[in-house]
Amino acid sequence: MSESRLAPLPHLPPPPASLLTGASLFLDFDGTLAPIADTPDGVVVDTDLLTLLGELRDALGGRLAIVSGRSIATLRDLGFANFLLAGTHGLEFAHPGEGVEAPPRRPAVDDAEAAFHAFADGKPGLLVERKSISVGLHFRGAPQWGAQAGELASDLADKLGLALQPGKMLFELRPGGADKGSAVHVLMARAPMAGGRPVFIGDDVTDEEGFAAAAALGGAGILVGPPRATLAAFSLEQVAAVRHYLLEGVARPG
Ligand SMILES: O=P(O)(O)OC[C@H]1O[C@H](O[C@H]2O[C@H](CO)[C@@H](O)[C@H](O)[C@H]2O)[C@H](O)[C@@H](O)[C@@H]1O
Repeated sequence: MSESRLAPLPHLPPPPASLLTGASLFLDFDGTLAPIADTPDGVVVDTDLLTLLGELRDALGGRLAIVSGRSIATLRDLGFANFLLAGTHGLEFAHPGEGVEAPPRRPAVDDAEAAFHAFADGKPGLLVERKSISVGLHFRGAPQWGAQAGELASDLADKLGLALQPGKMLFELRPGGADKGSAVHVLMARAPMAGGRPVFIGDDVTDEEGFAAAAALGGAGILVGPPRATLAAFSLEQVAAVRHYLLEGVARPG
């Protein structure tokens, strides 16, 4: 997403509860449904959240999907097996009880993973996250290495023909050709999401494409977190505010 497409809107209003009426709801996971933790494994999904999302999905006639940078396998392990999922930033899809639609893991991703490990070796706090068809280098535990990690990831992306996906204290290398915006377009053409007004809630730069796609299809994006240049039309301060907003949605007819 180029900076020129991002409108600088410092203080966005909170979304009206009515936005969820008739919505097809797309939810990011990390930083949106769960607070950011020190490590990827440090995030726990509580049963209250799963119950809330299940009730909201039912209220929306099934039109609720999780759209995450996490892999489908990880999302299912986290407790989202009964939800419609788009994983790895729009590269993977899965309907409840069905197999995963995903491209194969490329040898280039293994090469990137090996290079990330060689870089992280002997640098406490750096963490290499092996994912189904991608790999991440996390520097939340060693922010002093962030700039060099970014240079390495950028070089590897060029050399190996992979897409560089920046995240929160994270550089990820993955196949290109999809993003959260394309995931919204794919799912909006299918049951159960087709026919609703897309609403995308997310916190990270990877969610901007989701906001853009929702707006292009007549819906809106909701940014979670402090003000920044964004394509979202509304904002919520933090994860707790997202949950409160979704609880309001459960109380309204879909
Ligand atoms: O699209 P998302 O659902 O927001 O997933 C994006 C990435 O989230 C995870 O990393 C982020 O969250 C971690 C846990 O809170 C945190 O430790 C890390 O610093 C963040 O970057 C996940 O590990 C990645 O695989 C996802 O791509």
